Amino acid sequence: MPEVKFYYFHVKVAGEAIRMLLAYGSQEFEDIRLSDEEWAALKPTMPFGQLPVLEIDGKKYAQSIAISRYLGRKYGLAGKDIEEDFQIDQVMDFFGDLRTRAIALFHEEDEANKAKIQKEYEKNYYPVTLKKLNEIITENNGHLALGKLTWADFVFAGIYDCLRVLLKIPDIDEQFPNFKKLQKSVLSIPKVKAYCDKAPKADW
Ligand SMILES: N[C@@H](CCC(=O)N[C@@H](CS)C(=O)NCC(=O)O)C(=O)O
Repeated sequence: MPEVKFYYFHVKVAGEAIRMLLAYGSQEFEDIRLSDEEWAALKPTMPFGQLPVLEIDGKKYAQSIAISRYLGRKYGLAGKDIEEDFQIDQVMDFFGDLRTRAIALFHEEDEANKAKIQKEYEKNYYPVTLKKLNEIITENNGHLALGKLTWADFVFAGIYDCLRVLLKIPDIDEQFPNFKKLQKSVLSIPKVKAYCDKAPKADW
């Protein structure tokens, strides 16, 4: 079995999907959760100066979605051909836009601008996007694509707790019931559950 190390912080955000995919693939890994000081020292050694990074037998793999797609292919959670892969990728890109915008807004330092964008997203962007995502999950038998479990579901399940905080929609689980259901279905896969039960607890 290859020697696998996974570098991230003590949060779920963009890293939890990768941890869960490794668990699903029965791949043992060193779950390295860096402090800010440790990260400052390691940052220049990482491919894009960012985390998460997966290291397999000394080779580094960066970018959370690219890593998730790679592990998905390895563990039978991808499409059977490029047409099916496209079905997964297009939903991931749609979801990725939401993730990127919500995280960018979280990091916005100008409070007035932050409030303005939040209001705009709440009025126009979030309702349309979340409704669409919820519909996609209905159309796909409780999943994001292909009507079955794929690596995209792991990405969603891994970041959903963070998204819930970032979007600031207190009743998101009631408004869009498919989200929590999808997360639960991934977290209850036996190997994933076994990992979650013993992993250090992070809120989001
Ligand atoms: N597109 C990248 C984004 C990576 C990213 O923004 N990483 C953040 C943490 S979630 C990071 O490394 N922050 C520390 C830094 O930039 O020094 C991915 O999905 O992996």
